Amino acid sequence: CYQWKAKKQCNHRVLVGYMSSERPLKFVTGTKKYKHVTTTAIPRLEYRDPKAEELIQAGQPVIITGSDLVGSAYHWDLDYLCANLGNGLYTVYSSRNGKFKYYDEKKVSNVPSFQPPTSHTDMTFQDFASKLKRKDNSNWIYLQQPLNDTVGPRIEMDFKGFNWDFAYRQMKRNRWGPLTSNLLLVGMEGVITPAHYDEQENLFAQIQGYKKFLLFHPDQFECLYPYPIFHPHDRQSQVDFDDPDLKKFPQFPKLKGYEGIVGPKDVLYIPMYWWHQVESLEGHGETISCTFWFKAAPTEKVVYPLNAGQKVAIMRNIEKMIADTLKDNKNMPHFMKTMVQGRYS
Ligand SMILES: O=C(O)C(=O)C[C@H](CCCc1ccccc1)C(=O)O
Ligand SMILES: [Zn+2]
Repeated sequence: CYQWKAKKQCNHRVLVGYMSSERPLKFVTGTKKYKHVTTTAIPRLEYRDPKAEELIQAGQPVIITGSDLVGSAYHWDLDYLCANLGNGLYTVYSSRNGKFKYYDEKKVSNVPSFQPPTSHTDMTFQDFASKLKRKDNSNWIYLQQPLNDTVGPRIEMDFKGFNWDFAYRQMKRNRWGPLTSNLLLVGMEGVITPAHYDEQENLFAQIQGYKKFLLFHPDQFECLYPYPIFHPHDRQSQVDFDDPDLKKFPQFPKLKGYEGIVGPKDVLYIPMYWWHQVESLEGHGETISCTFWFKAAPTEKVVYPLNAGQKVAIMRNIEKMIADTLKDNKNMPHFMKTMVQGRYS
């Protein structure tokens, strides 16, 4: 049935069913829909389909099937990871409401009133797995840990067995920079990573469970109101999708984007600067994912007109310069308003 969905280019009310040996046929109807958020389906294409390559080269999101990018990890499940990840410590985030809005600890000192929305501790994978099984709805947990050489020999072998050919072919063909990291993500059902953008290209590989992605083009910047650059939540949207403050964020209802569900063996290309929100779907067990982040392609020759991502990069540089020069972030709103009101507005 999951294959059926693949062919039918699922839309909002997603009827996700799947047949697999160890579980009975399960249908999970749809996922939460947000008011004001208009989406169409992310294309879903076989990795050999030239159209898939075209979309990646055009910096457009696409769900790629059949690449086996992490084929040597399809057998990863909680028990296997417990038995083979060794006894290294893993970073586990905790949240009271299931939302894991990332924050940069180095910027917390810039905002004295900042209240971290999540906490994190380091623990063995075994501890994490036992907490996962004792699902308690007031404490949501999410393991997010770069894969490094502390993992056990079996995991290292699986990691070496990734389809690096495919990964490096994408890197070369699209002139991305070097691979910087692979983040192992193990999430409790229902956890949400709220809307944010990253400054790297990302091949997001799904190993277990189902994740629903919302993606928005960088030109949706005006609808998503990112935090100030010096704020710990830099790169995250200020808008609470569950309860948007339309007085503060009047353009939010104009938001248009894409949505898609990635299941085991799928790979989603998340272009740099594209906003995305990620939800681990209930009813399909914990999610296991692995990211492949690549540095940006170097800009040899600036071509006009600039694209939306380039404009975000320029806005970030200007905002950083103003913050560094004014020293006091409180002066920024007035300084920037003075620059445009009555002159450019
Ligand atoms: O792969 C991505 O870009 C995602 O956003 C996936 C997301 C977890 C992101 C964790 C993270 C931590 C620090 C910086 C950027 C992202 C999920 O799958 O829940
Ligand atoms: Zn991200």
